[in-house]
Amino acid sequence: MLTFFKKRVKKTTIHSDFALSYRELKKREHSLGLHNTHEVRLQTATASKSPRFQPRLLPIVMKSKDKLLQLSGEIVLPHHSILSLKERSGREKFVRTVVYHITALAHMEAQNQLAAGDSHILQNVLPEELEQNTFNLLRNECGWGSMLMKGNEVRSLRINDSPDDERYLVWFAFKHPCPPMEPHPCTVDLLFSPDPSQVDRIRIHLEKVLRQPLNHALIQVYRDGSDNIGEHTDKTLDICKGSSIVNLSLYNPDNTWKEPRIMKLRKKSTDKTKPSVVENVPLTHNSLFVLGWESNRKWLHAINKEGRTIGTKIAYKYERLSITFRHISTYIRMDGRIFGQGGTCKTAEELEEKHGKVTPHSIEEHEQHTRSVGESLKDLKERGGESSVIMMEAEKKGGAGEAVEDTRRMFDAFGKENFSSEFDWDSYYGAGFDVIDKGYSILHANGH
Ligand SMILES: O=C(O)CCC(=O)C(=O)O
Ligand SMILES: [Fe+2]
Repeated sequence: MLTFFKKRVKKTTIHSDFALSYRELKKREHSLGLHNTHEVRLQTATASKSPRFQPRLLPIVMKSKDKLLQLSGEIVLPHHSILSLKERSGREKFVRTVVYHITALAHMEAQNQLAAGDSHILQNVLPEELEQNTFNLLRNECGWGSMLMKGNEVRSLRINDSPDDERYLVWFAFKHPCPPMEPHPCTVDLLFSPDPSQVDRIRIHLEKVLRQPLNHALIQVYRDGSDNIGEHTDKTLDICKGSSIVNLSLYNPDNTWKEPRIMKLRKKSTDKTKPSVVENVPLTHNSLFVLGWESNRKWLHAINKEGRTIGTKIAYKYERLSITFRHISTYIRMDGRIFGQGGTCKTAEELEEKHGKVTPHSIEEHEQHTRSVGESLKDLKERGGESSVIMMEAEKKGGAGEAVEDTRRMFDAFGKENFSSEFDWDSYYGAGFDVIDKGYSILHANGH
């Protein structure tokens, strides 16, 4: 437990293993010979009625990368980034929550290990020119549609009756003659792409921060506390083996409610008698949650519904936009044939040898097939039923009966990956699939 002093309140105590007094930080900063380039801020995250508890900043100055590393062990909070700060003033006792914002730590190894140890959260990850206006730009430019997930992991859902699972989203695929596929995989058309330049600039910046290629972005908006995503493991069939999945969080600058949404991480376990191991990660504005490969395998992640209150009012109205960047290694050709990590053909050449080159005819055939599968999907959806069965039926009707067995095998593998912490990638995914999951559907585009 450490103590630091403020001008207006006599004494403030921070209960944390990692907290340092401002003076102490200053002292260290001097002894390390650091200068004014990076900033650490300590600021209140909760709205406070008392003017005494307005957010305040404690700038701390650091320069050299190596030296920053030495200092960072002291200032990066383990796991939670949120501490409870208790203040006593006269007879009154105030309890509030503070969030540490740590600027410019992105280029260094993160000290905060989450889940299986290969996950962490980076704060203030975008520089001002990328962070400013991005929320408004994307919120206004994307033509949003609502999505219902129809993979095995939401087996219990029925088409059209799961408004709770709706999120708004848009897909981007970057920079490849054959676009990378949605990781589950998916054929949703890129119907809603805004001008991708801002997202691409962010992608390039994050590639440098992470030292990892990123070639795919999924943008989602959680319009208020009722938008959520249930516990799941990201399906890794098409995600480059060993790579991390990252979630950038941006909030509507007009939000009156400033509390971040929480990423709930829960360790997969088959032992129901033991309590779950859970880590809650506040997804603060301009933070990047990095989900490592092992963490995705051994833990589930979710953003639950949020019913927190301001006074007696439920704080429903606070919009969060997330961009999930991934490194996808499965690619789709113009004629719908796939190759790469998740396909049966692992390279473009192998695919060409097996099925020939892309031709206007093969493209036309593919479009024809997509149309007829789409139509039968629509019919079948109206009748309701198990989503994966519907998709397989639609494939059959569309004239691709041979794909059904492959689809079944793929869904089975998806289901296993979602719940097993010992998922054997090679035995379930190694051989690859020639089919794609049509289980993600945009229900309606509705402007913004
Ligand atoms: O919105 C987020 O940050 C998380 C989304 C997510 O987990 C996913 O799309 O798989
Ligand atoms: Fe996810």
